[in-house]
Amino acid sequence: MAPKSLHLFLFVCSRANINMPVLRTLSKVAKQALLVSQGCGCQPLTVAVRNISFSPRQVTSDASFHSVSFSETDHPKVLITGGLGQLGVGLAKVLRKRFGNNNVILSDIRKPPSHVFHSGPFIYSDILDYKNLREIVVNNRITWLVHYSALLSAVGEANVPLARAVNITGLHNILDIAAEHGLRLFVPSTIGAFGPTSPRNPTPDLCIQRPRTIYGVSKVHAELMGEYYHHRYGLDFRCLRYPGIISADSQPGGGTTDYAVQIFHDAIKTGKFECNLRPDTRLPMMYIDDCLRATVEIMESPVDTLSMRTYNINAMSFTPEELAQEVMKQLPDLEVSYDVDQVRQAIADSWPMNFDDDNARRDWGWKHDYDLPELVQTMFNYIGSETRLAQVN
Ligand SMILES: NC(=O)c1ccc[n+]([C@@H]2O[C@H](COP(=O)([O-])OP(=O)(O)OC[C@H]3O[C@@H](n4cnc5c(N)ncnc54)[C@H](O)[C@@H]3O)[C@@H](O)[C@H]2O)c1
Ligand SMILES: C[C@@H](O)[C@H](N)C(=O)O
Repeated sequence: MAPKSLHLFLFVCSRANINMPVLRTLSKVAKQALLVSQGCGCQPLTVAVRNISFSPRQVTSDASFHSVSFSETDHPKVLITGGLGQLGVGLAKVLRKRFGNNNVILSDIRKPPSHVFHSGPFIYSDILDYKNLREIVVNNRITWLVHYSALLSAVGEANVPLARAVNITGLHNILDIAAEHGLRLFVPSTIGAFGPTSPRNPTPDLCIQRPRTIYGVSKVHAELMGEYYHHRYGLDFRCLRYPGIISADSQPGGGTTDYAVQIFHDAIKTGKFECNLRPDTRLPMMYIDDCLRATVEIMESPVDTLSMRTYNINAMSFTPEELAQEVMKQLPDLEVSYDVDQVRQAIADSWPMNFDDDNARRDWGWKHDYDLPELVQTMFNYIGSETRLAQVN
């Protein structure tokens, strides 16, 4: 056992909250293992660790991939962190339909609206509280973890220390808990994980990633750490880089692509829309149903179909001007003006214009359903019916 592994082993023990006497015994075993292995060139620690049924974080670096332990006929037990944001409630609905209501737990640090609270299991969970998170995973026998908690691009720039804590420290907690309990872990990444020096039209899976936002930096970190834990400890890490996601039934959470959601609400309510990006700003986008289906599909993909652990996925790519033109086919009197937010514009100008998702399409059959016309029609149907319902009540 290399000294580096010994340090890691001791670190893991301390993170795993193992009490002092046990920790001392374990470290003694590990140190002896180190001495023996240095003497004979063999690797006894693996045996020692397996004999005491310790955490999967002790799997040696050349370990082949380990799948989660539930059988294919069992349903996974899913925990979604940051579940009250734009995407979590929708994902819970899809997963509950598939695996049963009680097998999918939504969690967040905010108070859920009553319709969410009554739709299925909800639990308070702050991802910065390692012990609480661990307790939830253990007590509920969680097998899949979908990690949605994050501060998005624009709000992240407004509060860098908090973004760093939630997006980086929080992720470390998630990785350790997922590795320790053999969970299948999904962490979304984003078009924001690329930067001005990346090829932007189109952006492939593998290329230079030098983002200029704390959000982007934290997402590159998440991709790399997840892949590292996969190769080093056998963690079943799966990651999709989402484009800007557009949904009708939830409010966006402080991102640069928010304008593409806001336009529908404002158009229907006021007939006017003021856009905070320049009319020619091209970004990759996706309707939420495609995004959630992709997430379930990659989580269910057999291991041997995944040649990578982090994939781009894409559906469409448009500018505010093109979106407004499509919206005006439904609402010809819509008045659109532009008042550019410099922070958001600088972020958007450093992001991909088009996303190359050939690998996802080839490896696990990714295929989007919604292009721009279907997206606009669906958003109008949804928001229009909601508005009519509100007027009746
Ligand atoms: N929405 C998009 O367009 C988009 C695009 C690409 C990637 N993503 C990724 O998908 C995930 C979900 O996105 P979203 O749009 O739902 O985000 P959101 O901002 O709407 O929701 C994030 C949630 O995280 C929660 N949260 C914050 N701090 C927390 C903490 N300490 N502990 C637990 N929860 C905490 C918030 O309360 C919030 O409900 C994020 O990781 C995001 O980076 C989203
Ligand atoms: C693109 C995505 O990660 C998010 N909607 C943002 O704009 O920050």
